[in-house]
Amino acid sequence: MKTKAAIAWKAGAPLTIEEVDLEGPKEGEVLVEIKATGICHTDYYTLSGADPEGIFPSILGHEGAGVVVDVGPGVKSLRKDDHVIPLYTPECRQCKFCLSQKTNLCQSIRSTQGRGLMPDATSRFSIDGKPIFHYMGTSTFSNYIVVPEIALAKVRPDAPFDKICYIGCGVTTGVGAVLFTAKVEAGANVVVFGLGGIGLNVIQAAKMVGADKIIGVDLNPARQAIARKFGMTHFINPGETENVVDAIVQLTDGGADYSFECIGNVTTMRQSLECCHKGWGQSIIIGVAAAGQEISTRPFQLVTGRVWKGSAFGGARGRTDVPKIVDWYMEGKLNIDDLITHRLPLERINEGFDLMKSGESIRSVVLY
Ligand SMILES: NC(=O)C1=CN([C@@H]2O[C@H](COP(=O)(O)OP(=O)(O)OC[C@H]3O[C@@H](n4cnc5c(N)ncnc54)[C@H](O)[C@@H]3O)[C@@H](O)[C@H]2O)C=CC1
Ligand SMILES: N[C@@H](CCC(=O)N[C@@H](CSC=O)C(=O)NCC(=O)O)C(=O)O
Ligand SMILES: [Zn+2]
Ligand SMILES: [Zn+2]
Repeated sequence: MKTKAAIAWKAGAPLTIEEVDLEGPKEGEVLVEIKATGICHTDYYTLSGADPEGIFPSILGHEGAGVVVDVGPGVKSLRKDDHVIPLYTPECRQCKFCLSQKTNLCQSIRSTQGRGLMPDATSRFSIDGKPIFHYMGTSTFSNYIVVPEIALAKVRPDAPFDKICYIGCGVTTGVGAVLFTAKVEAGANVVVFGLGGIGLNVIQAAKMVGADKIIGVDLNPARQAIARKFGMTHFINPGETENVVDAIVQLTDGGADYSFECIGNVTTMRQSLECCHKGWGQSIIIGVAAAGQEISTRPFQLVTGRVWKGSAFGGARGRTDVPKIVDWYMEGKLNIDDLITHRLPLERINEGFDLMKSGESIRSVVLY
């Protein structure tokens, strides 16, 4: 079949809208019509050329929601018309990682996914017979996609696609980092570096669990108002603060119980560790730093009890946890609507990237 998609031909170039050939689902695969997709900073990161796994030409996008159109042989858990969210972190429930119950990082298809291919090491997308690569196993900047069954969360049919697409990455990443990775407890002091599409979700989850002080750090002063609406109690603008770590230590009587780095900057990653409380403070790294970047600190920071942890997709097990997060949204426990600041047709997707780069948008959503 044919599908309309935004193609990333090479690093740094704007996406172009093309008609693409899409092969149907093979064994264990599902054809999905994507109804809406968010644009995440990670799409921009890969498009910029900074991602060592970046591969071109490809179809980016990993924050989608849609409907099952057809299933391949052997698919058992999904059928036509089911509503789904594609998962860049699948959940096979059979690999060593899934069975460990210690991580959400299912590895059953990770190596082919990282090479822009389906599990059988081929692409379903092509133009004039030349393959176009998949991205993060999802490629939600295409109206129709083929994905493995294990990379789809089935969600309730009354949830609006234009909102729950954001659960495909940003909401789950931020909320999950608080609930599943850090397991923040009521009364904890929390610091959030970067008040964008991820950081604001960290803030709303920290408020949800009853955190005490919720300190936001961002260079963009316009982020203060929306972050306060979501539960931030104190704001630090590094551009106006001599020493961000000292300011946090003072505000929290010794340091944060939990800090979250939601920028992808190795300097703020260091600050996010060093602003933690001696003896127990945990710094959760969410931001994705460019190829070649490294983090550093004095080992004494770790010897004295501060902990550095990472969080991918919020530590969520997609097929199990994503449907629950959709329920929380539908029950009014999570605010997604106010974070979706812009809505665009696919033809204007490059404007979505511009709005992100200029700091005007929190999330732009593309509607098919
Ligand atoms: N680990 C994971 O599973 C995931 C990681 N990410 C990563 O999380 C990061 C954040 O993503 P989004 O929230 O979508 O990005 P965003 O662009 O919406 O937000 C970033 C925020 O950081 C602020 N900022 C930039 N430089 C700063 C600095 N030096 N000091 C203070 N504030 C600064 C910006 O003003 C902006 O408000 C990115 O690196 C993205 O790739 C995103 C999704 C999932
Ligand atoms: N390809 C990048 C790493 C990108 C990365 O860290 N991705 C996150 C999700 S970011 C979503 O917006 C993730 O889940 N990582 C786990 C994984 O297995 O990729 C690089 O090579 O630097
Ligand atoms: Zn993302
Ligand atoms: Zn697995």
